[in-house]
Amino acid sequence: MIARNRLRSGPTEEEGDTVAWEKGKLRKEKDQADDIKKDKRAGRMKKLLNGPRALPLFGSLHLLASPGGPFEAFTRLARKYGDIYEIRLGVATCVVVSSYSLVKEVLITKGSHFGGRPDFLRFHQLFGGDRNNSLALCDWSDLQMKRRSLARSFCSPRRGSPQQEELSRVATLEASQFMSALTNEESQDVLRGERSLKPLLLGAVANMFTRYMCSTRFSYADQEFCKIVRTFDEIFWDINQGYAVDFLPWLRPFYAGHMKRLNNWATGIRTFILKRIIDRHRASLDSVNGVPRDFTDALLLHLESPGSGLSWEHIIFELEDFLGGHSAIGNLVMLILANSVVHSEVQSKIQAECDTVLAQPGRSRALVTLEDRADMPYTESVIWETLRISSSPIVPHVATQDTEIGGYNVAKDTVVFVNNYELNLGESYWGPGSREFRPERFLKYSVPEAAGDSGEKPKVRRPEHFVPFSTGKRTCIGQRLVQGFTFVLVTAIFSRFDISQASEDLASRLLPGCVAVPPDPFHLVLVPRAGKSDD
Ligand code: HEM
Repeated sequence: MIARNRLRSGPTEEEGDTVAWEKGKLRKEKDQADDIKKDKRAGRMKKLLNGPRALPLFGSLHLLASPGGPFEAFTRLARKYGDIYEIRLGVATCVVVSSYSLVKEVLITKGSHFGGRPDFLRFHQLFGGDRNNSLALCDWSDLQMKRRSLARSFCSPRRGSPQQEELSRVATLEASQFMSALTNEESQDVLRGERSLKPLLLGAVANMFTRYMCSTRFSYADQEFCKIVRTFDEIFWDINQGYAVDFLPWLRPFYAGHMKRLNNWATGIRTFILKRIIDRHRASLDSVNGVPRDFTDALLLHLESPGSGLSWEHIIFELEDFLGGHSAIGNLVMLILANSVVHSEVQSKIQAECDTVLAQPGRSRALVTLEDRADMPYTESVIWETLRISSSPIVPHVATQDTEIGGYNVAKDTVVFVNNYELNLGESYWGPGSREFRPERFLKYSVPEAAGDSGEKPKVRRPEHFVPFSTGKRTCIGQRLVQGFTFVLVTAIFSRFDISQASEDLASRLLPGCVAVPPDPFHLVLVPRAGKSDD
């Protein structure tokens, strides 16, 4: 209710504070921009960035050891050194930007100057010894542009497109099989909270991906499939962790075992994809007469077209990259479930929306579908709020030329951290209560004064500065898949089950600044809702 009040036009005391904060912030950013313009006109370009003093060899790595994670540490340092500062981390010179105007400059206005990625050893290990094989971890290039455009229609399907319809269809089909798997004999220990829901849930998302991208699915009991799903999840967890060796490559001998493990994981995944997916597709490719059945066909057909510019390796890595996206969604759904359990009113409100939609007259489907999304603004806002509160960091960018940010010189090869922790959680952007879990902050009523009384369905609105999928030329390609599959899974689970925590410490196990939950995470108790479990 408090959050909803914030949307009214007559400001409350709390709103007044928020407006003042936001105005102050905007004024400060405008003053900074004016200063820079004046300095430039006077030929006095600022050259030196402020920042913490660096120790020999280690730089300021020790300053990032914070209980809230490195991005909270970046925010703490921003209070001392400003919205842009320099920090040396081991061998890397880094710049941290924390205001929306500077973030836009890095990602949009000067996006072409910051298209590189850091050269971490771990990234190479995961992609056959060369991180440029990966779509997310490579430097910007013509090849990357080609790979992104090849993926666009499948991984960013437009509303109303055949791909969007297919996405919705496979999501509902798999959600239904997931519901059956959850209630069968072998899953009773999961429902009782004795075993984690995560592996089964990840299997469901992985199947949504393989159905959609490869026109195939695997049994939840298929051991090879379960192992690959687990491996993808281990990689997702690993990639979301910071390691000293990323910045101190001379530590490599101490990480030999870890690097070997990453390599083995990657090899296992590649073997599975080749044997269980690609071989079958190649065998039937002739029958499609140049019209791709799915993303896998599109990739294989592109390989055969003259002047494709893509190698066999590129195709395999691209498919692997996108299939791996299922882990991000599985982890996000786990976080949505956990947050809705910790804040039990959230669960009830999602269930109320599911029940209303499913009770519509003439309704034949037993589950909520993607087409129902417009009727379920609260549920959608829970997805955004979970992304906001977990504040998944944006993959660091790297300057590919000598350039400047905010009038400060930035040398080629500088690593740039886009500190979205502040954009997602800062009071100056969200007002008082910015760290509380309140999905209502995304709901907007046409007549705010009547919110709650008028029966009007609010619209979901995201403020411009909220960019959980980043923005600009390297923005996340998978965001429509995230929104679609997450919505269908969350509504399937909550429409059928009441969920509670298996132990009392769930809130303390949700890590800030991280959209990944450990591969062996918290357990949940799922109780079938009376009268809601028939298919
Ligand atoms: C919780 C879910 C997800 C979140 C929060 C997320 C967020 C992000 C962010 C912040 C970036 C970095 C953009 C930048 O560097 O400016 C990114 C890149 C990327 N994401 Fe996602 N993502 C998610 C799921 C997915 C999924 C499901 C896929 C694929 C199916 C995917 C594919 C990619 C790719 C390929 C890139 C690299 C783009 C490039 O560098 O050109 N993501 N994502």
